[in-house]
Amino acid sequence: MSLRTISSATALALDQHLLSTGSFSLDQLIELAGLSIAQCMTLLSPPSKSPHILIACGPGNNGGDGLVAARHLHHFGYRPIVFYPKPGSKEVYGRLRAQLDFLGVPFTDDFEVELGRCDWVVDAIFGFSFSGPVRDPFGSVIALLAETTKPVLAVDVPSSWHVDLGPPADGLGAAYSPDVVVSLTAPKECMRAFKGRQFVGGRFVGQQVADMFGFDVPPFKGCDQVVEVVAVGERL
Ligand SMILES: NC(=O)C1=CN([C@@H]2O[C@H](COP(=O)(O)OP(=O)(O)OC[C@H]3O[C@@H](n4cnc5c(N)ncnc54)[C@H](O)[C@@H]3O)[C@@H](O)[C@H]2O)[C@H](O)CC1
Ligand SMILES: [K+]
Repeated sequence: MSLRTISSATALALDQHLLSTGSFSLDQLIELAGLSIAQCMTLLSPPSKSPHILIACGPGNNGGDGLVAARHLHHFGYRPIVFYPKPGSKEVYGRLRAQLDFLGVPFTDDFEVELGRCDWVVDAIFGFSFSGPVRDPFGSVIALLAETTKPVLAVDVPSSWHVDLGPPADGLGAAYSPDVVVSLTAPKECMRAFKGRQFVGGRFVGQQVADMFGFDVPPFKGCDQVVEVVAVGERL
């Protein structure tokens, strides 16, 4: 079985289909996506070995996935800290943030200091709706991610990469390549250029819906929320 990639336009159309015909709420989708990110972290490194997880969240749903992941990571025994410099306006983000406050999960304004202290970083800054040059305040964050030696797990796509074309030839994102990407529902086109470990999470659809949009449901095992993919476009 080869795993097909989808374009940013198809990812958006699928998202709309899930919310309309699929009758999902945005809360549900973000919850399942964030849970798969947190479960992936447990596969990569247990909390006894790498408790300190710095989660950089952007203003959209990719950032929402990061907020949910922070909550589950807390319950799984990690000590997450969240960098969320530009909260988005959707009501669900406010509730996700309040849930973290409720649990006592800390937020930070200083990404660089926490990067120095953490064991892993979660890049939940931009997903499939990213476009154009990176605007502040995220430019300096991408630059730090490009040069850090800390392992990085990116949610859905490496932030600042062109979702369809891959890493930019120059500029901030050119030097940034996370260690791990968890693609949500299906790998995006840019993953063809990715060389690290790849997982798929976000168990939203069956193969019938996947066929409508031209992708494959990977072989999730049992109740797992995430599955490792050998290489996009090759056999699993
Ligand atoms: N069906 C699924 O697979 C689901 C995936 N989910 C996750 O949602 C994101 C996509 O979310 P969306 O809200 O559409 O957009 P983003 O999070 O990618 O970002 C939008 C946000 O970013 C700002 N922005 C865009 N470009 C730039 C830029 N160049 N500089 C600065 N800021 C920028 C924009 O203004 C918005 O505020 C997907 O990738 C998954 O992670 C969901 O969980 C649901 C289902
Ligand atoms: K990301």
